[in-house]
Amino acid sequence: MTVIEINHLKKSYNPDKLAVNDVSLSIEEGESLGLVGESGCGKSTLARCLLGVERVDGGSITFNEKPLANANRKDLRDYRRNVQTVFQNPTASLNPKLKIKDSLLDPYLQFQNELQLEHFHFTSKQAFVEQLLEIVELPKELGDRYPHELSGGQKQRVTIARAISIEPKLIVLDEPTASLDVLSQGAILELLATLQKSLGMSYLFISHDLAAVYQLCQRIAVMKDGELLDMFQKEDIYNSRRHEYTKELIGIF
Ligand SMILES: Nc1ncnc2c1ncn2[C@@H]1O[C@H](COP(=O)(O)OP(=O)(O)OP(=O)(O)O)[C@@H](O)[C@H]1O
Repeated sequence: MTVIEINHLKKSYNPDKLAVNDVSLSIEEGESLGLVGESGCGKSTLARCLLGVERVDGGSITFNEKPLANANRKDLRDYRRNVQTVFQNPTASLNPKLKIKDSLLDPYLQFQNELQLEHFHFTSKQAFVEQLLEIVELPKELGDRYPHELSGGQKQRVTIARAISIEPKLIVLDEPTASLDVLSQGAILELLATLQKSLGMSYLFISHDLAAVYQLCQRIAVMKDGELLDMFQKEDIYNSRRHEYTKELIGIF
């Protein structure tokens, strides 16, 4: 089943140039789609349009077969719950004044009345936080610490735990490893792959790093100057039909 479908999406910040130019793509249940392209090609703009942070100038977004343009309040809330994000900078994503356990509980407390969790169980706040810390391979004592007492990799694990806590259908991962050292990057990619297998959600993994996208994703989309130039199954990356620009990217990865 298709989780999200984007059709002919357009977004411009100024009249002369489209930051996202007629982009269409879809993501299936349980699938990881990687979106690669150099800095400024429009990847984050596309993500922000998906998350409703930017107004789109054309095209449509359909979630669970419902066009967002026709969504009522309940549908929009359902969308907000089901599309979670993990950003590049975990320090900016966590409230410095909240203990880790309170950041982790926040999405659950917002949506608890409409949640029917399959994988996690809420028996108490403490037990819920411990389950989340365990699944992202962090010691449970970290719940009582503040963000500044954690490493970058640990903080990113917390933002991942927070995103999965309400079992969304899709997580938009916008350069989730870009601020980490190489060892932590590899560990976070492995964790994301393991979580996807055990929880079955879909990912849109945005990155300028084709090697990282290749490691995590089943399908890869390539953007340049706001346009989607190429989209293919990972196994077809070396196929001679690849777009010349994809071949250039492969040459440097
Ligand atoms: N808020 C904004 N106002 C005006 N122009 C913007 C804004 N955000 C992005 N742009 C422009 O839109 C284009 C696409 O930017 P975007 O951030 O989406 O690219 P990106 O591929 O995500 O880049 P990066 O990998 O560096 O984050 C760029 O030309 C950028 O300068």
